[in-house]
Parts: sequence; C-alpha cells; structure tokens
Amino acid sequence: MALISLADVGKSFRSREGRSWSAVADFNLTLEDGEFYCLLGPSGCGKSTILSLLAGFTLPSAGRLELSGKPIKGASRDRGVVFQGDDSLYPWLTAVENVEFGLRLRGVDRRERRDRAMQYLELVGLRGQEGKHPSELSGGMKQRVQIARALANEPRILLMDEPFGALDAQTRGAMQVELRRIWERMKVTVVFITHDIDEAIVLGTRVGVMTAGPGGTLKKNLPIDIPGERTRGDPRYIALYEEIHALVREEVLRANARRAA
Ligand SMILES: Nc1ncnc2c1ncn2[C@@H]1O[C@H](COP(=O)(O)OP(=O)(O)OP(=O)(O)O)[C@@H](O)[C@H]1O
Repeated sequence: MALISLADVGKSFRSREGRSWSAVADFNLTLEDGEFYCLLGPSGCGKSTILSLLAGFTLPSAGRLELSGKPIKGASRDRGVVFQGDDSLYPWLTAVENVEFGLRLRGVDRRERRDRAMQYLELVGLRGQEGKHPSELSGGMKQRVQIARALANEPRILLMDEPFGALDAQTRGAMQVELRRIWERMKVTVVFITHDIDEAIVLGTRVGVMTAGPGGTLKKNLPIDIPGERTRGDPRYIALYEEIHALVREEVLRANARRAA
C-alpha cells in the first residue's frame, strides 16, 4: 500500500465576493515510504496548497487524500513541517528549547526531552549552539533548528516548503548535503517544495512538475535515477535538467500569458 495517495484531489477557496477559486485540481499522486519527492512549478500553481493538504492544515474540496489508506483529517505528529524562513521559531526560547517544544507539549519528561533535543541538534550540526536564541543564529542555523524540531517528533513524513529559499547559495548547498545525509540516515519520507530545478535534481528520488494555476495539477513525474552523489557535470544530471527546465518554462509562459489576458 502506498504511504500517501492523492486521487483527483482538488482545493478551492472562496473569494470575499463569494466567487470560487480553484488552487489545485485533479491532482493524482502516490508516494512510497522512503521517497524524497520534490515538487516544482510556476508561482501560484498550488505547491504550498498541496503541502498544506498533506500536513492536514486544510482539507480537500474534492477527491481523496490518504495516509496509509486512511483519510487525512487534520495535522498529526507523524507529519513534520518545515517552512521557509525562521518565523516559526519562538524568539524567546533557545535553540534547544525550540527543539524540545513539541516534546514538552506531549508531556515527555524533562530529561528525556533534553536528551532527544540534543541528539537532533547534533544531527543537524548544531551542538554547542543549543543555548543561543534565534536572533543569535544565522539563517542556515535557524533552518537547522527547524529541521531538528520537526525530526524530534520522529515523524514518518517531513513536509518542507522551500526551506532553503531564503539562504545564500553557499549555505543552501551545505544544507542540501546535510538534508540528504539526514534523509539517508533517518529513512524518513520527504516532500520538498522548491523553485530550484538544480536543488530538486540534487536532492530528490523523484521530481514532480505542476501545471500553471489557477487549478494547477501534476503535469509529469520524473524519477531521478542517479545513484550516489550527484554532480552537475554528469550527463544524466544535464539531460534531466534540460527536460525539467523545458517543462517548467512551458508552464511559466502559460502562467504569464494567463496573467496578461
Ligand atoms: N488560504 C487561501 N485563501 C485563498 N486563496 C488561497 C489560499 N491559499 C492559497 N490560495 C491561492 O491558491 C493558489 C495557489 O497558491 P499556492 O500558495 O499553493 O501556490 P504556490 O505554487 O505554492 O506559489 P508560490 O510558488 O508563489 O509560493 C494561489 O492563487 C493562491 O492565491
């Protein structure tokens, strides 16, 4: 059985004037345990909406959305979410207190939650920084705290919405290597939204490209069948890059044409 299955999933919103607005339509996808699935598409096509549906923050207006064969009815600890930027960290808590937060809510005792939080901070390379507040950490460090916090709840699925979008190129590259390493070690399933084709090919086991919105849907899935570390000069990398670039470009042009019409 698939870990996640979306069958003809649609999500519409209602505008203030009462008009219905389709964010995602007829979206079909199955994800197996252990995949690293990257979702690409033009701005506004509905990528974040898909992530939000998977997180259970919002419910579909049409179709079926299931986790291990059961409908997703709300948020749950089996799905950890990492957003772009650092807005979701509590500024008054230290790094380790931020990571512990979910464990504290669940009543995990003080000692165990500190041990577990430290273990995940170590995993993301932040040992020694645990006593710092978010304002004392760099952008990359704050993203690491977010990842550690999500992992501390031991989710089956990590949902990531452009988590490295705000980072400089060098930090971003380092974070990608780190995330791949964590994914290999933790055997967690990842759904990763990005605008960056390179990032998708370097990280993913499969890449999905969406059509332009409104009512974006899945246009094509491409397996990234490159074992080991992926180098940009590899002919397989180049061929995939060109194929995905052409698919995305077609949709960006379509989106621009719709906007101009
Ligand atoms: N809560 C909401 N209420 C009304 N409309 C919404 C809501 N959330 C998203 N939308 C609309 O749904 C469409 C898809 O938005 P979404 O954020 O999922 O796209 P995206 O592909 O993630 O965009 P970007 O790449 O720019 O972040 C957009 O037109 C957006 O305005």
